[in-house]
Amino acid sequence: MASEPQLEAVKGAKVLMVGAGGIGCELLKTLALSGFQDIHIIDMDTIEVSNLNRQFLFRQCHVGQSKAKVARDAVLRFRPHINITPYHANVKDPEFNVDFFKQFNVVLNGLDNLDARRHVNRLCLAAEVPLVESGTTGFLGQVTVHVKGKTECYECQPKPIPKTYPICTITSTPSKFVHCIVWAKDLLFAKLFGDKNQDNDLNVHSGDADNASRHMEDVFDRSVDEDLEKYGQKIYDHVFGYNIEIALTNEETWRNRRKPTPIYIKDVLPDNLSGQNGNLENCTTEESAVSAMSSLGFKNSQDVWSLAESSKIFLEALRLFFEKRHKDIGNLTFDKDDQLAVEFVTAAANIRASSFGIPLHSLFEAKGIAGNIVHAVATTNAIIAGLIVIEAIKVLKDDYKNYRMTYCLEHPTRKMLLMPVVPFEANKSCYVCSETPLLLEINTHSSKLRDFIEKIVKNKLGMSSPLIMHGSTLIYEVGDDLEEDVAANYSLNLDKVLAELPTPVTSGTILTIEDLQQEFSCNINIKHREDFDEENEPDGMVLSGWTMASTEKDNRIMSNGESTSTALEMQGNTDDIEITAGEPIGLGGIKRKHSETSERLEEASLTHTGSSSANQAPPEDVDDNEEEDDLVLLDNDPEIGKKKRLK
Ligand SMILES: Nc1ncnc2c1ncn2[C@@H]1O[C@H](COP(=O)(O)OP(=O)(O)OP(=O)(O)O)[C@@H](O)[C@H]1O
Ligand SMILES: [Zn+2]
Repeated sequence: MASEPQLEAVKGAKVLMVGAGGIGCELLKTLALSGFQDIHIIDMDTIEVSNLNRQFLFRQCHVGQSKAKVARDAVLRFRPHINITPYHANVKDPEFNVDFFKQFNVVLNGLDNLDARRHVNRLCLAAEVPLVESGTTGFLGQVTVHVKGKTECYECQPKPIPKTYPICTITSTPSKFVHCIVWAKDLLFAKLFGDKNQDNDLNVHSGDADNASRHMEDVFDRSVDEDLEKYGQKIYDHVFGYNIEIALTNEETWRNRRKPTPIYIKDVLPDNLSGQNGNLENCTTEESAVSAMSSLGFKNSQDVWSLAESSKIFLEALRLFFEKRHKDIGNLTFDKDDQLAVEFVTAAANIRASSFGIPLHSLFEAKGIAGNIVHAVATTNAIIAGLIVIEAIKVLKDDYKNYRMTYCLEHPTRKMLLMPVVPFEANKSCYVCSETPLLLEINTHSSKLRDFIEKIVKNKLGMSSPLIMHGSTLIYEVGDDLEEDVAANYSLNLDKVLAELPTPVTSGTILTIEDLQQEFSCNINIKHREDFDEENEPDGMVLSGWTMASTEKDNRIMSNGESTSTALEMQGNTDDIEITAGEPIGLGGIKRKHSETSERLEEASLTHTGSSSANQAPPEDVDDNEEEDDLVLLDNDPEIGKKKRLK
């Protein structure tokens, strides 16, 4: 429960929570117990069995029901007199517009994806409502505060492309090929060829968990004399057919998503159900070189196999594992240098991708896509939720001098597991919270308007309902209420190259892009460029402008704290970034220049909550001797503010 003065601040507050998952459940409970009385929750999802181990407001009987509604009911049982308003919906739905956001005193994010986070950031900026943002991955976590005019916005620092994925995305709702790879490698491959006793999310299904698990056990266990071909087909039908049928029964999941198609072997390889084995003669006897591709006569690892080809490779690789690598089974973990393992995983990922309408990939590409699942840690979510509430209370009290961004580390750094950082000022070149125009280098003679919209407007700028203007001429717009001929014109424009649009876009053109829902607009200066480096500039166009210039970044890191100012004064200097122990988490007055630590923290900047696969390097301990010149210490004594070397 909050203290008296804090209670004053929270009692009249109206707060919006976005996300009722791992962090959200903890957050709702902590808000209720801290005295908050008017809480609104948006979450688009239903409860999955795999949520139950940490989303403690949910029970087995709630599987398939709305997270927002069940979370509300659970908390009302111990705080019956507060108001909790649930919305089972996507925060990107048009009803959650700027006016909706304006009714709140603070918005608290417990989301798991960049897209939704950016959307909420823009609405908070437009509605001028403070945002407390959060994320966790395993033992790592962070809470940041974003208040227009006082701190940077969520998008002031360009975000690293997320390499981590929520487990539910992997098990139930893949939308990218990498999700299928992670599923094939960390779940299916591990289940078939790894340790049989491991916990494996492949056993878990919404709605019918018990039955599905039982079915799963029967399917995966192979009796000694079971025919290998039949066994392979049974696994195939189970994971690509039956499991998808089960998933489809949870209608809520698919209300706003494309439904997957169950795939059965008889439909894909009708003539090939017996005797489809490859030619083992082609296969070397050396175990490490056993290959389904060689055995079936596939040569080029850069070819993208069709669904039928992937299905053949899948069955053949499975057969070869049992026939040629039998003694490995039970001990295998995926190794990208194991050819047969890569073939199996590529084939399985491609079949799953077909089912979910995701483009298929070659073995060469699949091999390059890596990821590991980091399991969610309930305690990290609880710590982060506590920190969100602490920051929310400061925001409500307008105590901006004490705002902190706090990082939860895996290993103590300077004896701290919770690392508080004075928030940054807004990045003056941020295209979201300042009016700085962006620069786009693009080949205006070969790039189509469609490419520009997909790669830049949607992917890079995160706009979902864009409107594109060239001067006062509209060249593209989306909306349900467009007249037929106008919509037809826009769709004709999509396939035109920029320089051949009715109002040509050429070097020097300034385009204005707006998203009406986000009430956000920005200008892009177009610069024609003929050639792009395929490897480093795969989009064939390069957007720049809001990325911190490298010299500016170097200044941040190198500029030393010669000043004896307090943490707050130094916060006002954009060149000085520091980490200072904040009172809220009861740490002493340690303060150090933002040097390598911040780099590492930025690198570890988390993009999601929950179990996930990751390539993400956790922040490492900072060696006390590193960059000694950059270290300063503030004591809590009368000489406070006097800088000392940190020994
Ligand atoms: N656009 C969105 N609108 C509303 N809610 C969203 C949106 N995007 C994500 N969420 C919600 O944010 C929550 C994030 O919680 P969390 O990271 O714990 O994910 P999870 O799906 O519950 O768990 P996991 O994927 O790790 O099994 C989820 O409940 C998800 O439904
Ligand atoms: Zn910004």
